[in-house]
Amino acid sequence: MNMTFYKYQGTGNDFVIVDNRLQTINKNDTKRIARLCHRRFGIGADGYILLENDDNTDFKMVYYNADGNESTMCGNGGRCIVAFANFLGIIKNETTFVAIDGLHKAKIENGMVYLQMQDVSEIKSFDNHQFLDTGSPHHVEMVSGLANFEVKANGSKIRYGEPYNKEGSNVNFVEQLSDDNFAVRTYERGVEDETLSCGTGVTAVALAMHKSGKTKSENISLKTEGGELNVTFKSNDKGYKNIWLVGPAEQVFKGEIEW
Ligand SMILES: N[C@@H](CCC[C@H](N)C(=O)O)C(=O)O
Repeated sequence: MNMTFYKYQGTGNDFVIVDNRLQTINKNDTKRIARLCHRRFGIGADGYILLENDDNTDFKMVYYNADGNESTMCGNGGRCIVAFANFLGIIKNETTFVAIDGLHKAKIENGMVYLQMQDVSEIKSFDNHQFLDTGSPHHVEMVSGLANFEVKANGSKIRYGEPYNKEGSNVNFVEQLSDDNFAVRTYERGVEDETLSCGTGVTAVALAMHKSGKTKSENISLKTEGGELNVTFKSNDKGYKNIWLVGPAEQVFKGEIEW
């Protein structure tokens, strides 16, 4: 059977997206999905996403990492699937959809995709890092000389080490550029490499930087290797609410592959 796929990218975090509203896709072939995401033997992508029907919302997002395993929330993938749903005519400029971490509102305005993330009530602070879950688990660590930092080597050490071990964590290295602007480079679990951008990662960085007092702003710009993202939120003594991840999402090409 031939499968039609679409390639999307959001600030360089790239995804193969497939319309599975008719439930024609075999979802349990981990090796096949990993091969499809492979940059030499397949199409090449950081993740694979299925768009499916949902009874209560506009659609359902099912997300797999490049290693072929279904995983937790993907912020950039979430923005890309909103652009895809708009392209398919399933939604206009506003939507509510469901993903593994629950309901998400989203809108498209002036070519930017706004994705509402889950509220965050707990940020754990340690001597040299913070840890929080923004739909996916994130270790956040400030470093100096981010441009020349060995993200893959240092990220994988942290991802596989204590206390994360096999389940792992995504790892974000951060440098402050101004009061409300931070540069971020992320090692992604499930890709097991640095990606050009991570949506749940920059969301985690924005909240962690606010929590540690590095910024008082509730509208933060994040510079990733693949482009600029913005995170806005409201904070109070119970945590962070009304969190929005904002940035571009683009269809790159369409293709067919034997599946
Ligand atoms: N690229 C993503 C994060 C995808 C999930 C992550 N690799 C994990 O397994 O935790 C994003 O944009 O948020």
